[in-house]
Amino acid sequence: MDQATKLRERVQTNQEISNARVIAITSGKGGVGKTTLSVNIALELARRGKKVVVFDADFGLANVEVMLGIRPQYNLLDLIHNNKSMTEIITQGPEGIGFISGGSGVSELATLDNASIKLLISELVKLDQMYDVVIIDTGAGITDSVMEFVMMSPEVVLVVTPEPTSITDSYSLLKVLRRKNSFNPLYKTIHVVANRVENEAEGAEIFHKIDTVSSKFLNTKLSFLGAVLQDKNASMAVIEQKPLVQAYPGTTATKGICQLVNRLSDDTVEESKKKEGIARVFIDFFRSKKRIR
Ligand SMILES: Nc1ncnc2c1ncn2[C@@H]1O[C@H](COP(=O)(O)OP(=O)(O)OP(=O)(O)O)[C@@H](O)[C@H]1O
Repeated sequence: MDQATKLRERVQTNQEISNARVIAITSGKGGVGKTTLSVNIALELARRGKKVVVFDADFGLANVEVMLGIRPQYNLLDLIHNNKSMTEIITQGPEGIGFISGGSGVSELATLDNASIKLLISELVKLDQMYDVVIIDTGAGITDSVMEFVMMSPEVVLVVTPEPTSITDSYSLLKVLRRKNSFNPLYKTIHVVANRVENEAEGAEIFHKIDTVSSKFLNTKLSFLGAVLQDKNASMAVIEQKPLVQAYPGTTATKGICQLVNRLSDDTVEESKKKEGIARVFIDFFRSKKRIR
């Protein structure tokens, strides 16, 4: 029996107990509101009774930390190299949400040795047992590490703004995704969020544009999760280092985020999600890199 089969069996055994729902939040272009949405969707899911952890795979700026007003002591590398356990590298954020900093660990994943891979997967199995939802903030663009997480996650939230470059970059991201051999649109849900729009109609129009191109040329159907309006309180919340939904409840962007989360929590959407778990996402990643068979 090869290593991947053994790991899969372990993950499958755990599936009956609990496997987390994995949602990767991504965008074609930077600065469109990915981190804002990751953090605030996490909080709203927690308010609906879910145990949520945010995994920051965006190793550029430490955005999530700033938005949550926390400073983690450890990151993914400490788990791999310094004998820290999954519990030790999770930092407690507001309202019970957990936070894991990828640090530069994410870019090292592709070169890990077998022992480290095994260790990492066994710790990720624990994460599946501890949390209902894992939100991955992937960073922007079509670089390898971003694409890998988007590829492997069963559910993706693509954030788009009205800027023409955001729309064309989203389309490029979908195109690269579609070209990858292991991409199967049947097993993936790609939700679109139109952020920083003037009104709902503008959001629907942006979705329509991307969905039309995607269905026609990429054979990939998208689902519209909703619109979040342009709201100056989003920037205020960053300055205050507080999540928007906590600092400014009832404001227009907060209302939009609540609606997105209502849709994500909708029973029919939830039920249709095969909860593959975060360990499985990483196993698929290592397989794609031929690190395990
Ligand atoms: N709905 C909104 N209305 C107004 N400003 C917003 C809104 N959403 C996000 N912003 C602002 O846009 C800026 C970028 O947001 P954020 O950091 O979440 O983007 P990002 O896509 O994660 O960026 P990066 O690619 O650098 O990681 C922040 O200043 C944030 O406050």
